[in-house]
Formats: sequence, C-alpha cells, structure tokens
Amino acid sequence: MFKFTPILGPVTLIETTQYPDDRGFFQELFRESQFPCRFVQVNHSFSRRGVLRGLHFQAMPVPQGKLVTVITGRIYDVAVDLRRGFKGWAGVELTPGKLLWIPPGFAHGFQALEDSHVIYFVTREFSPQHDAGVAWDDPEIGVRWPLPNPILSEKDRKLPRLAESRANFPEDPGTC
Ligand SMILES: Cc1cn([C@H]2C[C@H](O)[C@@H](COP(=O)(O)OP(=O)(O)O[C@H]3O[C@@H](C)C(=O)[C@@H](O)[C@H]3O)O2)c(=O)[nH]c1=O
Repeated sequence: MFKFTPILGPVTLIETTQYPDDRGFFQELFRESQFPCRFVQVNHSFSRRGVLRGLHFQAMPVPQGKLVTVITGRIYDVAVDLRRGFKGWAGVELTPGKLLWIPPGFAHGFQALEDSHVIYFVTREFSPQHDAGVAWDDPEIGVRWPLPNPILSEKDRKLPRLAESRANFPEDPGTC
C-alpha cells in the first residue's frame, strides 16, 4: 500500500505501509502498477550527519527522474524545479518508509540529519558528460538547509549559481 502526496507540482511524497512483526518489518518500496515509471539504475550512498550532496541534475537529452528513500537514518531531501527556468523548491524529511519522487527537470540534493544510508532508483543511466548542478547555497534558490556548516564534496563546492548555468536547464524533460 502506498500513499501519494503531491509536494510541488509533480514532486510527490510516497509513504509505504510497513508490516512490523517480531522479526522487524517488511515494506514494499516500489510497485510498477502503482507508479508506472521505468527505473534502470539503483544507487546507494552513505552520508555522515551534516553531509550535503547537491544540487544535482542530469542535463538534456538524458534527464533523470529519481525515487529517493533512506534505509537507515534521516535526511532532508530537496527538489528544485528547473523546468524552463527556476520555478521554486521544496524540501521534505525522509525516514525509512518515506520516498520522494523527483521527476526529470528537477535538481536534487539532500542533507543527512543523522548518519544515513540513502538509496534511489533512477530513470536513466548515469552519464558523466551530462552530470550538472547548481550551488546548494544559491540565494536565488534560497533553500533553507537544516544544519549549519554542511560537509560538501570538492565538486559541490564549485557548482555554479543559477544565473551562470541557465543554458543547461532542461526545457522539456518529460514526466518519467
Ligand atoms: C551519480 C553517480 C556517480 N558515480 C560516481 C562518480 C564519482 O566518481 C562518484 C561520486 O559521484 P558524486 O560526487 O557525483 O556523488 P553524489 O554527490 O552522491 O551525487 C549524487 O547526488 C545526489 C544528490 C543525486 O541526486 C544523484 O543523482 C547524484 O548526483 O561516483 C557513478 O559511478 N554513478 C552514478 O550514478
């Protein structure tokens, strides 16, 4: 069983039913009949508390949709609407059993609120030549990150602001 809650346009929070018993619990994370997107790659990253990854997207013609969740820990997950220019952002806390669907055309980033294992299913294979992003702290976007002094990758420290990267924006990224 899944509960779908729209967060920002097509960005959707998905809550899955957990079936606890003496052993622990069972949950479905994805079922094609409930959510008809095709996923072609599954990623796993581990982040220590305070780590911030983002804001990333895959440029045209290979934009990626992402279905993100945590296996252990807690993250603040952020989607930024970059379809035909910046249209807003949304953030939601994810814990095990909660997933966020981030469609193609949105940049994605998260900050780990605890040591967290994150997994996400993506709709296109990773293409290093199309790997793109915008600065996590771009004031034009104005994401309110929960923890100060984030731990960043070298790459994320150098990402351009929106104003310098508009040419990369996905114009018509499709829905899935
Ligand atoms: C994303 C990705 C990275 N890599 C490699 C490239 C690099 O050597 C190493 C680490 O890559 P990064 O520093 O880009 O990893 P990371 O900063 O975790 O990038 C990820 O951030 C989150 C927010 C997303 O939304 C993802 O799509 C992805 O962009 O892993 C792959 O082989 N396949 C992949 O799909």
